[in-house]
Amino acid sequence: MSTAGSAHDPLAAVESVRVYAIGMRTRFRGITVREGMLLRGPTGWGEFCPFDDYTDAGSVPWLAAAVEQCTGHWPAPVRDRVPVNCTVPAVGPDAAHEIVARSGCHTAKVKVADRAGSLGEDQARVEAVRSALGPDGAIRVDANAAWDVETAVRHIRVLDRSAGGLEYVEQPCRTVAELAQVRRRVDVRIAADESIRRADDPLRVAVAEAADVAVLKCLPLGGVHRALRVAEACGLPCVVSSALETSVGLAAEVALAAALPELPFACGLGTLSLLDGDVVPPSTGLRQVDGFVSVPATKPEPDPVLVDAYAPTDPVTAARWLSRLSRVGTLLQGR
Ligand SMILES: O=C(O)CCC(=O)c1ccccc1C(=O)O
Ligand SMILES: [Mg+2]
Repeated sequence: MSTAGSAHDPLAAVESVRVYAIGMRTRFRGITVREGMLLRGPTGWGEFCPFDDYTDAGSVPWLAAAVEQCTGHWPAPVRDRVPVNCTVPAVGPDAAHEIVARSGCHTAKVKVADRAGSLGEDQARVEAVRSALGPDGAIRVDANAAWDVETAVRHIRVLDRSAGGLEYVEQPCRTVAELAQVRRRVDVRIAADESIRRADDPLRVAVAEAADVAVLKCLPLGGVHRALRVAEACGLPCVVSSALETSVGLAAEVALAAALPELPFACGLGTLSLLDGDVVPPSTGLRQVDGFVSVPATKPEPDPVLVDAYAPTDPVTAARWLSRLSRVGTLLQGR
């Protein structure tokens, strides 16, 4: 790397980098193409893939996680497979039914509140998911902080009925104080996602009695080891969820889920099917089968042919990522 030299340079051990751009099957979180970088280091490959709306400072934990992946080792797993949910984007009821039925999963996470006035569509989506899952399946919804307290209380009650019971609702409102208010007024469990990911102090969520469940994503949290410390410190049951990584970054999320002492809920790690491709061969890709992802014995290795195939065609994209890596690397070094 051009930034190599200093003993404290976090990128000094990085031997090579590649940029990828992979189409999404369905628009998710406003994204139609997933972009990021693969970093090769002494212990394997890492993935650096903060979303576009992350600032350089906000991307520092993502880079710390990528460096951990390619220079470090995972904690010992306590299980050899991880139960996962299927993820249902904001699609119509027929498409939702098909995603759930084809997945083989017994838990579904359904995106809701995708736009103002979506309650009717959200109800229809959740009903279709229940009919695909059967009465024994679990349904959770994710509002991505879209509601105010009054709207959250009203919509959660409606969707709980449409679903025939919700397992939990993920991030109904933006702030920890709002989550706490909603939690006191509904019977459905509250899960904190963005509140933990972007919080300086993830513990505040539990202290404020704002959530029953913590959603952990180890790339935005700064790596597997840091996420394990957050899990221990927050004292809540944890769900590990992906940040829409390829199998390279997903391996870190799976390593976290495999190492957690308790795993009472299915994890949001069945996301490879949301991408149009992967950088590792299908034989070692972390695709879910019948609701489980197997914990790999070794870190998945990208296939050079696939990495070439998913290299962005326009040079501007690659240049943008290289400069982002160098800027965020400088911030990580100074931390
Ligand atoms: O949890 C899942 O089922 C999939 C992961 C997921 O939903 C997600 C993926 C990337 C960014 C944000 C989110 C989210 O939970 O809101
Ligand atoms: Mg979420």
